[in-house]
Amino acid sequence: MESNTARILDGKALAQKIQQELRSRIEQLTQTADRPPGLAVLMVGDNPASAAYVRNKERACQKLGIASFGRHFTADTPQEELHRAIDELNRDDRVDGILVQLPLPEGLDPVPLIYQIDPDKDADGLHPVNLGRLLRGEPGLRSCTPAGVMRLLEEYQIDLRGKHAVVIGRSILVGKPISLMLLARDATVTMAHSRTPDLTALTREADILIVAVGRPELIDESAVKPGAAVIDVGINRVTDYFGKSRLTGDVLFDSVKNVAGYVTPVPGGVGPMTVTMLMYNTVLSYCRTLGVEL
Ligand SMILES: NC(=O)C1=CN([C@@H]2O[C@H](COP(=O)(O)OP(=O)(O)OC[C@H]3O[C@@H](n4cnc5c(N)ncnc54)[C@H](OP(=O)(O)O)[C@@H]3O)[C@@H](O)[C@H]2O)C=CC1
Ligand SMILES: Nc1nc(=O)c2c([nH]1)NC[C@@H]1CN(c3ccc(C(=O)N[C@@H](CCC(=O)O)C(=O)O)cc3)C=[N+]21
Repeated sequence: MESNTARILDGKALAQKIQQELRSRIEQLTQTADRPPGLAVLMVGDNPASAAYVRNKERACQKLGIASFGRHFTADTPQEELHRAIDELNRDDRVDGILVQLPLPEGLDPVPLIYQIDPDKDADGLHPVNLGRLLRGEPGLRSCTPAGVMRLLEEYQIDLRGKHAVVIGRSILVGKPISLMLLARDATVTMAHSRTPDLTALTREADILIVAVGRPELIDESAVKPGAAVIDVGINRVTDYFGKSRLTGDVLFDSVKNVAGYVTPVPGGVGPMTVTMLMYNTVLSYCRTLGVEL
């Protein structure tokens, strides 16, 4: 039998390329602007996964010349204090992007905090105004992970028009916005979730399969249509055979690569694109305040 090896969608390489472009543009703009772009990340408590992600973001800011106004609160911080912090950042002219790192510790409600963010500083694209713009197909700040996935599909010229896209996961952070973006590119979209019966029969019909669940190795080659593009959004920390901790996605990469046409690795796939699109959104808001194009 002929053996197949999928083409790897290299999110790390594309992320670096886009970051390089952003870096040059920032360098150019700061020659005349009186300040660099600024991003504020609010982190509450010390979820280890969040801590790693926040570090990645700070590193990217530094590399690109974006000022970072990270604020770290203890897990017992009252909701009111977080509202005051967002209010200050909304009014701070040095800040172009604000992000509340999710999940928040028990007892804190992220929704009113997200609603309070100035929609023009909503670097995570989670404010209802920006989600509404997405739903309507109007320009606005787009959620970072879905936007990163779309950029990756574009880079490898994966045809979406009229194709069947199956999205597993329906969160407001990933699954729902990604479905809308695929729809906007004329894919025929099916949204699947934990109540979908016979998931495998459905995913085997997918030309584009987006997996955003948070369950290690949910998808193997038996669930994939030959030649399909498989995008693994999942980031799971697991302990391997030898007791060592490592990151893995929702897709069993070594199995899926035998049948898929394209597949993203974890790490090095969607994760770096998410960080990059956050930088992109921050620079986009910055350009808007300067009255220039990105
Ligand atoms: N790479 C990146 O940059 C990012 C990665 N992530 C990762 O992506 C994954 C998903 O994140 P997020 O969307 O926030 O997660 P949520 O937990 O909010 O959503 C998970 C979704 O998966 C569905 N689901 C759960 N179990 C199954 C199952 N057995 N079969 C089918 N569907 C199922 C749930 O269905 P239901 O709605 O019915 O409960 C839900 O819609 C996580 O691993 C997360 O760490 C997240 C953000 C960015
Ligand atoms: N408001 C909010 N917005 C988010 O977008 C958001 C969030 N909260 N909370 C947590 C999830 C998770 N997430 C990741 C992003 C990048 C990597 C990433 O850079 N991953 C690298 C590896 C990182 C490593 O090695 O630790 C990779 O996949 O190659 C991981 C996870 C964003 N999320």
